[in-house]
Amino acid sequence: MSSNDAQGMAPLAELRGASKRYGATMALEGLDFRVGRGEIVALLGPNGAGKTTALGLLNGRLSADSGRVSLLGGDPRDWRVRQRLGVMLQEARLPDQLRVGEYLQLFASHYPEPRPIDEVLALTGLEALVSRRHDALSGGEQRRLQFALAIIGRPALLLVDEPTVGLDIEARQRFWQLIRRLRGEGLAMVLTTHYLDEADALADRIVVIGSGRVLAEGTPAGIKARAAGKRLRFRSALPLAEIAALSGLDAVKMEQGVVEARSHAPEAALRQLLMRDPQLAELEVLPLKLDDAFLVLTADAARHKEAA
Ligand SMILES: Nc1ncnc2c1ncn2[C@@H]1O[C@H](COP(=O)(O)OP(=O)(O)OP(=O)(O)O)[C@@H](O)[C@H]1O
Repeated sequence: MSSNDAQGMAPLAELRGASKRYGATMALEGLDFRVGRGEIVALLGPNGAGKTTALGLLNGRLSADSGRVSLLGGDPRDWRVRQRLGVMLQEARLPDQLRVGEYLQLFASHYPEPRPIDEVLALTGLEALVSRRHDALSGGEQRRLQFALAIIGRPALLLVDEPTVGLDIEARQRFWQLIRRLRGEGLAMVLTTHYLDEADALADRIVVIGSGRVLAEGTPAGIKARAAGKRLRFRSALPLAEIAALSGLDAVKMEQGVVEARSHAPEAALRQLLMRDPQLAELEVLPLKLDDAFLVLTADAARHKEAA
């Protein structure tokens, strides 16, 4: 589904060479990114990477300093275009005294052909909570209500900013199920996340961004393969600075004489280590945690950029 060009279809949304500056901070620096019909694209990146700013350009809240932004064939600052967009932001700031059903009615009244409220309640699993006030919903339930409000107008595209921040594992899984159901209906989405596992679970395509630029882009399987690596632990007589300077090792640290490091090329790193320190002992080669894998990927992509 990702090759819209091959099918001759225009993307649903596109940033081309988009830059955005806040004072001295370059939040986006020539970002290229597109989402096609039926596609879920995850914008994955650490804090401050530019994910929220990219969504802000797509939803018309912000204007680019340079580059092009197109949404559903038009300009996102045009409200007629935005009417076909669903947005779920990080902070919704919904007044507490309204009830779930009242919110749904209120939002439905803004759209020409809203989804039936019962359908939205069933989709989001909020049926039993229809009379519940907003302040009596759990964090996960509030997120599901925000999602319900984002889809009630039958959007052609949904923007979702960090949907599961602050949710426990069960609420997170429920939210993922909800997104998968909508994906099953063919709804295209852009979602931002810090978590590689979330992008992997939900997206057709992952765009990894850092410092306002695309660092890597591909299918979840492709991105995970690029993020492959190991965690190494060992005792060594070498000074920490010498170990840290070896190529193929990242995030090197020492605690009580045991060195721990991430490596995107563990065999090569170990060869160098053993050559320099034949006494190296207590070696353990461990799988990377997913979050570590993501850090390896962003460090690796930054190295390739520097070398280019
Ligand atoms: N209104 C603003 N004024 C000044 N600087 C800003 C503003 N909004 C964002 N920035 C800066 O722009 C950069 C990108 O921020 P952005 O919020 O887009 O990143 P993000 O990837 O969404 O981060 P997070 O994951 O922490 O939400 C950061 O350095 C941030 O400090």
